[in-house]
Amino acid sequence: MMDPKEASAAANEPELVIKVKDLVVGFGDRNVIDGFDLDVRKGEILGVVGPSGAGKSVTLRAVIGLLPKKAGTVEVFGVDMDAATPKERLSVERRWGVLFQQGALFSSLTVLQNVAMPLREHTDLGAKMIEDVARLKIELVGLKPEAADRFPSELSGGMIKRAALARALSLDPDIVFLDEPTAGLDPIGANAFDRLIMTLKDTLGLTVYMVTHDLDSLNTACDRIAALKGGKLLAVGPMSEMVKNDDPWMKDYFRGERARAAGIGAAA
Ligand SMILES: Nc1ncnc2c1ncn2[C@@H]1O[C@H](COP(=O)(O)OP(=O)(O)OP(=O)(O)O)[C@@H](O)[C@H]1O
Repeated sequence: MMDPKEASAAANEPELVIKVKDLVVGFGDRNVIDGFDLDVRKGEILGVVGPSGAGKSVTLRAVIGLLPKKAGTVEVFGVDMDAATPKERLSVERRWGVLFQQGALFSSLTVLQNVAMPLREHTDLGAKMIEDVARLKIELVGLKPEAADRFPSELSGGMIKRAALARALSLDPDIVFLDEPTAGLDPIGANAFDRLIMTLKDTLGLTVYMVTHDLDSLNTACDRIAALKGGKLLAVGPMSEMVKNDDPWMKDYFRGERARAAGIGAAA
């Protein structure tokens, strides 16, 4: 039996949904990610930041298996994704949704058809049920019902992000990966998107892995922040720790003029 002290320590440990260990990712001789560990806790919004070219998107793509690793392991829901059988891997992959940087909707399909696509590919649901579920997801992300029949070219940037999020949510994922979801949105649209993510986290219990440059998103939406630089993890923790970090890039980013404008210095 577990020692009562150990049991209570285990009860206080956050549950991890993703465990990245000793990750190395590179192209040719060049390693973009040069060995780091990163945990993602169940039900948190983790913001991943770092200078341009630091490898934030590369890390995200390696975690979801779109880029090969040179070394290291990625465990999702306790499954080592490299050691897993194709069937095990697929069952884990079905538990996450991804929103890529450009939204990546199919331009020749309506919003409804875009959102329905993963349901058509991965479930045995009938056409009527697929349409009903897709319409529900469209409503869930705050789009009007009429948006379902529009094509991506007829939507604003904010609506495209929402439609792409509806598609990422179509299979009721436990985790969503977001690559710069508020890039290109005006501050009001970006703030509304952050609020939506926070509401979805609270109501659906989602875990969110979000690459972002947006200081407002980091400040208002993220429970913890992971900062990457030079292929390494510089720091991970809440905003209150980020603002104390003395690395020059961190100081500039979290204590500079833009951070102050976002009210970050004041919160620390
Ligand atoms: N397929 C690829 N082949 C070669 N190099 C690549 C490839 N994908 C990314 N890189 C390189 O890896 C580095 C990290 O890129 P990545 O897109 O992850 O940066 P990032 O931190 O997301 O930057 P940004 O904030 O500008 O989006 C860059 O130097 C990029 O040129």
